[in-house]
Amino acid sequence: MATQLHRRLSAPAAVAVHGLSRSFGGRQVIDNLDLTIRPGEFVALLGASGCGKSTLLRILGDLDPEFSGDVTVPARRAIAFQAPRLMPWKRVWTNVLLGLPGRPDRARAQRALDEVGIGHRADQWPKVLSGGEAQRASLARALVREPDLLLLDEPFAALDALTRLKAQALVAELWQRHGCAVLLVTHDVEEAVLLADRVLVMKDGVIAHQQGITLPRPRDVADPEFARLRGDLLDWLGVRAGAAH
Ligand SMILES: Nc1ncnc2c1ncn2[C@@H]1O[C@H](COP(=O)(O)OP(=O)(O)OP(=O)(O)O)[C@@H](O)[C@H]1O
Repeated sequence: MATQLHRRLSAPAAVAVHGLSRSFGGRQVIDNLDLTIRPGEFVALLGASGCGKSTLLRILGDLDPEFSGDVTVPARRAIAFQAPRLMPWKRVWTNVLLGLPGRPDRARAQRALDEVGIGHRADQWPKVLSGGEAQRASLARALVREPDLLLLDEPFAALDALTRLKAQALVAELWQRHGCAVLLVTHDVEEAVLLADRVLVMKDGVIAHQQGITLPRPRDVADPEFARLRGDLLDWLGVRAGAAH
């Protein structure tokens, strides 16, 4: 495929996608999808399992060239996954710098690890980290690249509830400090409403619904408006009884 592959860098929008399609073995997973993300905007992407969320993220992260359509992303982008993907034979600080060109800059890695709250783990091996710490190391590896676009593929899904809440708060804080655009793939509607400026629902290969979230931050899950937004999104996902879509 890749019949009309165009990839441009540095645009007024952080992400501009037009007519994006991707199929696997003749099955159209992404079908003429359009998407724009503004610089600094936090966007969450929901959708049923297998609807193509990770596929979209991988295309934006340059991990899948086999698409057709027009995709514009910033030159500086970073991606973090559900599994932290740390190299067990490298110390935590060298993991943070993995893939960066030039001489390893220990101080730079240390700053990123300090920022995510695990500076004291810099010289240790990944195996001694807890799940939450490993995920923080993975976030540090993304942030050290000073991305204009941060792609997060269910980064909290494997964490226990309390660790997850702390990690969500950390991401909100890092996003506000760094000002990068974020695209967060998640199954968790509450997480989407908690963190995002805009929530997208992917269905049948396109963005079927989008909802702006203007609630003040930090957000309160007990706020009736929060509950209303969560309910509407659950309807769109077809999760709530009597869902119309
Ligand atoms: N490399 C691949 N080869 C073949 N099929 C693939 C490949 N990558 C993804 N798919 C298929 O494309 C569809 C979308 O997958 P994708 O991982 O993007 O879904 P998702 O929405 O992220 O799912 P989940 O929420 O369960 O992670 C699935 O049916 C999947 O099996």
